[in-house]
Amino acid sequence: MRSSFLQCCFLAAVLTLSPSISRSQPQDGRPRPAAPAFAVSPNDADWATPAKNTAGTRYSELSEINTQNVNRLQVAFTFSTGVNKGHEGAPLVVGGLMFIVSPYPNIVYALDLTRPGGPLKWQYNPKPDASAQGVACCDVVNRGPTYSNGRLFFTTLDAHVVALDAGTGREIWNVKLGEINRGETMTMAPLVVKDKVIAGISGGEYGVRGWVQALDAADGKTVWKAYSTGPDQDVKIGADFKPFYEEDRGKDLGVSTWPPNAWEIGGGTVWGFASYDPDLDLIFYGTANPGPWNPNQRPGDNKWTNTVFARDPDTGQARWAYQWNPHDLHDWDGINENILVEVVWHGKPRKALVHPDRNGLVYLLDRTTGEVLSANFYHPVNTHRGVDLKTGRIRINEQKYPHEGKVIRNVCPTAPGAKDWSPSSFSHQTGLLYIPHNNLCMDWESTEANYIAGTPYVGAEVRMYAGPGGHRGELSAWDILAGKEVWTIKERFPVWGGTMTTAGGLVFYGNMEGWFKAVDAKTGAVLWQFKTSSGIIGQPTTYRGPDGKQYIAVLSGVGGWAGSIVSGDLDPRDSTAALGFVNAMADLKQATTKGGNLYVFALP
Ligand SMILES: O=C(O)c1cc(C(=O)O)c2c(n1)C(=O)C(=O)c1cc(C(=O)O)[nH]c1-2
Repeated sequence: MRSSFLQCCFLAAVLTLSPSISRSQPQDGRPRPAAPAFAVSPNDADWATPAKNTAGTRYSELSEINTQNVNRLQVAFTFSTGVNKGHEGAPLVVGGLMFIVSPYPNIVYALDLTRPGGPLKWQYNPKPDASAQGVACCDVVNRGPTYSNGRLFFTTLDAHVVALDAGTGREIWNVKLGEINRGETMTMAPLVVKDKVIAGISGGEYGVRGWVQALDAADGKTVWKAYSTGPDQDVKIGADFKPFYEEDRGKDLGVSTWPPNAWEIGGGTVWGFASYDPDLDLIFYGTANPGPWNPNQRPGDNKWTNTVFARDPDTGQARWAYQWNPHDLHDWDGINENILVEVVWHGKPRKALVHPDRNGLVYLLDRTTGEVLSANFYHPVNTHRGVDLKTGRIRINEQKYPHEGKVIRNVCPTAPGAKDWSPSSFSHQTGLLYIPHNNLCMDWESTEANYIAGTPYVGAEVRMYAGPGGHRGELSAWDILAGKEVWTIKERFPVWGGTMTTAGGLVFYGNMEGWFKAVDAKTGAVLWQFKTSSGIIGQPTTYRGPDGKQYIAVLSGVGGWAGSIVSGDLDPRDSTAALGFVNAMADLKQATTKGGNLYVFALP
């Protein structure tokens, strides 16, 4: 948050379930595990890609550490990244090496797990352009690398994708995909699908026109590029495109749902986690908010922002799309995780996609068609009344509609949504989704935004504060079939890191004060906790070490949008700093300090 940008500018629908899947028949209604074919690594000892598998479950079969013994967990070793910004990545483990990527300057470290204390085996510094820090919207974060076939792939803040030899750290290729002078950065963890590296661009708050690309894993050459806005040809919408809902059908909707030419600077960036179903041979990913935030400046549905796309990974052609929030009103990037699970729905097996959105709804979609099976509130919301399941469209509460020059108060949830990018996990044992989320409301005033390339293009003055109850975050366990919360843990600050769940009956997550916790996956009882050196916003992982023992790893190091007051040294009195987040986090400076460290835990 050296970024001048952040410093300057800134109920419930009740859906009835069929009796055939009611809680009284759990054997029929329980979500079933995704097919084993989803595993990226044949060896469950490893954790090779941020979400563990391409289904995105963040679930490990390892159970040596379990509800009975987790209270004996101890630090095995630590490692300082030497970087003081927000650490959002997942530590990966493959074949006795651990890989981490720091926030800017995006240093990659490989630690040798075959030796005591996990000493450094190699490091690689991509030397990104320092100016990229000035156009990063939400701290200078990176969501980690991904591993495939002996190579490590990652993005850099100055919009490069790099492939390294995982064994040696030797650079194999390094391609530049964006222009920081236009506000384009990259923070996403790539996903490798077959022989392609899937990665997208950030910069929605700078009028960047979003896209996702597939690069040849061998040489980094672009195989296809699909924009989120514009003519069908650019969006890769062709004969195969069969969206479920009427309003998503029609020619060039990525142009006609915008004022003239507004789609050229209309956002829809791609910076969340992608998932992949090898049976359907489809990738799934979300697009971010339209720019500018001020909705008065972009009448229309603003397709295809805030949308989930299903695409053929070989050609990029879209199979279907569904817009979570047409004509976005509150910066609700649709990039949150899409987790692929098999369910029995109304007596029939369905290939489902589970998505907890910024708008406070957990969606269950049929991932073959894009049909919304259910959409239930996981958090109180006053901006809309849920989804009309006939049309698929969200029903807006006009009272909270932003109008230029008028302050709309008590808008819940806020711009970062009921939850932001921080990924949930799904346990095949419990059938529950573990959702890290926020409890915040805001005052919002739309203002006129004018586009100058590479400068903020936002058009809103925001101030956030704690939601009902005063706590600012929660970890909730969610029954995806019943569409109901099973338990929840309240946290003082937003839960800004990911969750991880294991066959040991545990859920792991960290909070922004620095506590790393193991929770009983069934009951939510906190079984163990350890205070790390800084607030946690990273993604926990687990692996079996070369010594045969199970380990748990997490990066500690506060930052990200929520923690930018600390990582960016922002003034707590500047209530609109960090796009209004500082107002909600003024006391974070008393709770934690910055600094990136890896923590690895094991039983004695
Ligand atoms: O529109 C975009 O391109 C874009 C990019 C990013 C990013 O790359 O980190 C974030 C956001 N938007 C965003 O809306 C947001 O809430 C956010 C939070 C964070 C974070 O790391 O804590 N990044 C981003």
